[in-house]
Amino acid sequence: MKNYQRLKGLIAASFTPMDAQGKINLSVIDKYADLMAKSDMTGVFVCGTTGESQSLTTIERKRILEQWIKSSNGRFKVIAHVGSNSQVEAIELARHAAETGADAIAAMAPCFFKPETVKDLIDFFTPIANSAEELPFYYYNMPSMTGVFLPVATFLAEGKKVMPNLAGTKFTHNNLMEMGECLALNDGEFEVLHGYDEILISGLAFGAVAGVGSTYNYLPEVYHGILKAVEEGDFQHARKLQMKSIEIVKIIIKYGGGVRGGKAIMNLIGIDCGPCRLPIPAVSKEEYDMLKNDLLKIGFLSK
Ligand SMILES: CC(=O)N[C@H](C=O)[C@@H](O)[C@H](O)[C@H](O)CO
Ligand SMILES: CC(=O)C(=O)O
Repeated sequence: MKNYQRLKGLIAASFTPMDAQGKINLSVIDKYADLMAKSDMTGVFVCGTTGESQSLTTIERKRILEQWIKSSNGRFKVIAHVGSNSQVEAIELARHAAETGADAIAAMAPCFFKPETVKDLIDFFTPIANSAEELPFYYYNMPSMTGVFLPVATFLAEGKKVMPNLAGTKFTHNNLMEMGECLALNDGEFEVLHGYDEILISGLAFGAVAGVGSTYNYLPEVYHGILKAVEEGDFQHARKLQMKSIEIVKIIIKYGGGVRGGKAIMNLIGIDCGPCRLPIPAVSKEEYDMLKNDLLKIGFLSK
């Protein structure tokens, strides 16, 4: 693996822009990337959950990544999510990410036929990580979506022996005891990228220094504020800001969660991400009006 910098700061989990027919719409990514640079993002996490990776074809995922690398123009890092139920496709995506110039790769566990042991998970990931050996590899732990609850700290310790580029985990789970364990492992050998935006403060308290999140796309100042407040030891202020994030997460949950609700918010702030791909249903005109109203009420949008 090349020398690489550990990640610090905010990484936005990018939405995948689509047109009304549900085709991917790469033309929006330039403008989207400008916003990410302006919001001082350390990076973007492309084609993860928020980017609807599991609803995309392999070729679409490649085109989207290529566009992000181009549009980022070196202003922030681009992390490619390459996870798939098909190990063959994940290997192909990992190799493509390395060839295209991504800064890192990540993969979630397969979620149809699930690995039952840590060894199964390591065996699944090893050729994927090895095929982009020059890039850091992060295990994307997200039991709520994958149904895979294998112990992450054990995976990191054991996996490192066969995946020298295993850099850490993107931890989207609320088992903070386990997260703490991952951070403490071998005196902080592994990076832990905090996943749940609504509890960022807790991950930071455990010592995480970077997060990957969908709401960072449209609420960057709140999360920059939380990072800064925690760094300065001002937990009272950090808690106040975290409640702002919770206000918005409660709203997106009302509209179907981080992907459906979040994409609708992107559309409202002028980054035309379009609808989600089925089976996530389109947001109706009435729902947009209601959402706008809810956002006005918390002062997120102004008239
Ligand atoms: C499952 C999922 O999408 N998790 C995202 C990233 O880890 C989060 O950013 C959430 O969207 C966010 O915390 C809202 O629940
Ligand atoms: C949030 C996140 O990491 C994802 O969308 O994959």
